[in-house]
Amino acid sequence: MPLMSTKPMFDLAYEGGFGVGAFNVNNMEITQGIIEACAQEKSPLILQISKGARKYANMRYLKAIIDAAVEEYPELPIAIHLDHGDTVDLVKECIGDGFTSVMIDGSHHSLEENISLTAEAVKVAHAAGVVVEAELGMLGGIEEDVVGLDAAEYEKNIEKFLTDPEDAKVFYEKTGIDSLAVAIGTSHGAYKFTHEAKLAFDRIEQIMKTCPGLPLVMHGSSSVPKEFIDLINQYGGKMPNAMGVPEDQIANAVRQYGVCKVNIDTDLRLALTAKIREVFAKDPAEFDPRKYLAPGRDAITEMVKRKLHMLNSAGKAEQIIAHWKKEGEPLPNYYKQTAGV
Ligand SMILES: O=C(CO)COP(=O)(O)O
Ligand SMILES: O=C[C@H](O)COP(=O)(O)O
Ligand SMILES: [Zn+2]
Ligand SMILES: [Zn+2]
Repeated sequence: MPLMSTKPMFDLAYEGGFGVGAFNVNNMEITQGIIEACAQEKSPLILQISKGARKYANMRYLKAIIDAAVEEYPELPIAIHLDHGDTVDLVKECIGDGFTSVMIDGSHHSLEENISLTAEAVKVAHAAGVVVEAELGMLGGIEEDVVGLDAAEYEKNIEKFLTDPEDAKVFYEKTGIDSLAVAIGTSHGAYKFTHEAKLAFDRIEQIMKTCPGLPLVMHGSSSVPKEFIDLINQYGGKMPNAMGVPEDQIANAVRQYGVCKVNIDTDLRLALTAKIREVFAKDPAEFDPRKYLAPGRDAITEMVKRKLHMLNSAGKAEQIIAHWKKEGEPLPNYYKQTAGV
């Protein structure tokens, strides 16, 4: 059952050419929509769960849904990741819940505090065979319950918020992290920018030089496609001035610059919302949830397929599983316990 660490995925993605999509899950339909796309495209995937998702769905339900997905698709390389963990206690809970990867996000603290929080999380996670993603630098937009800088302010001061390559080197050496989320001009949510984004590709290059071998992660990587915003607005929504990162720039970061993991949540929300609004607008008498959730789930599948092509991860599942087996990567402890290996 390929419930795996992200390490074998990043080993291959680090060489460049493709990136692994990390998609946020909050319920059954979203999970099924994502998995169906990855199964059709034979793509590796990371299912990520935020603190908000744990609270919304109750982790026992989410865990059962994900276990079912892993059993349904034994040929797919799937990792389960905590998104934006903020305490070591939460990291411990997630390890107990069977996550194969966790994020500890100390980016809102000072460098020293971020280092000590992250180092502690790494100690706990590595002891359990779980890999750790950390964050350095500051993204714009809304993340979890932390409302970040607004788009105009972020754009104006962007240089100041980007990840510093020398800080990244110190951070990497002192914490022993397995991957690093960097600020290179992306932003969370649907209202990222007031002007078209221009990612700081030179920063990616510099950080890869100061931190050789460290897989880089891009958060806030939804492209907020205009056609979905138009549909939402056409069918009674109100999302003026929504704007994302152009997909060609994400593709470039992954294919040319070697970014390994790309976080996408907002675009899935937009796909689901646009479709549900359309059903309601066209058939106001409809009240069977299956009649709007099923098309919503299909819309997520289509959106994820689009992303897998952007990331060029379509068709890479087999290669990753082969690499995992060849390397004899240690199985996460959780897996050993539950599968009795
Ligand atoms: O970074 C994310 C989750 O951690 C999601 O980013 P988006 O809001 O751009 O989808
Ligand atoms: O970065 C944040 C993710 O999009 C998760 O958002 P959430 O906390 O609303 O689940
Ligand atoms: Zn953060
Ligand atoms: Zn994020």
